[in-house]
Amino acid sequence: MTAQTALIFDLDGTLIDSAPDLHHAANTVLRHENLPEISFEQARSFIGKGAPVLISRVMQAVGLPEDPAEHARLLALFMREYDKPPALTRLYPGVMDALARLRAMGLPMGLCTNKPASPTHIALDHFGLAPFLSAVACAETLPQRKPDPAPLRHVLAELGTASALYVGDSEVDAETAQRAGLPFALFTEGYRHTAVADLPHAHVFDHFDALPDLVARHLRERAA
Ligand SMILES: O=C(O)COP(=O)(O)O
Ligand SMILES: [Mg+2]
Repeated sequence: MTAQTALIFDLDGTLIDSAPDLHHAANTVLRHENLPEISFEQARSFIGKGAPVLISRVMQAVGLPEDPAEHARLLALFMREYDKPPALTRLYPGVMDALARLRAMGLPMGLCTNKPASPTHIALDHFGLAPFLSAVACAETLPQRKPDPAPLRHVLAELGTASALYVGDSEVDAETAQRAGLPFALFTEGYRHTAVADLPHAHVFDHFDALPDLVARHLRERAA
């Protein structure tokens, strides 16, 4: 293990704005089932705890009873739609430049997401993010998911550094970092429900152009 600090990123709502594809996939399933569609705002608010939770929330939104067999069936239909090149998803502005600058600063980088492994790797390859991330934890990597701190600790161990700054967009990410004992940088343009002031964070930013300087400041503060 090195005394170095790493950077670990969340994916949906942090590096990529994937809500349009998740909304589209959910509504494709609902249309196929002759059920009412959900709004974009609903879909966006259902993101953060992974696909099974998103499907539970969709079922609740369209008035379906909680039924495990029905949930499993709709989740499988959803995953079929989700497991495709992300046509409507975009990188947040400045992400690629920020990652290149952070790599040039010598920072090890990883990813800790509740997104299922297959669409995660499709998106990482599609956007050219994979070469920057030397350790990745997805929904199925461990039995636990965020906000359990285990996946974040797993990525930290794989990166082999003593500490890391976790960069994420949501309540789930803030809680995960807190429970893992890691500092948290909040990206404000993702899918959080809570006001910035009410989410515990060490740093906050609204554009990736600001991230390299923020990280440099964080490293200086830690070294002081
Ligand atoms: O897809 C989700 O529900 C959450 O994904 P994230 O952990 O990358 O935000
Ligand atoms: Mg997120």
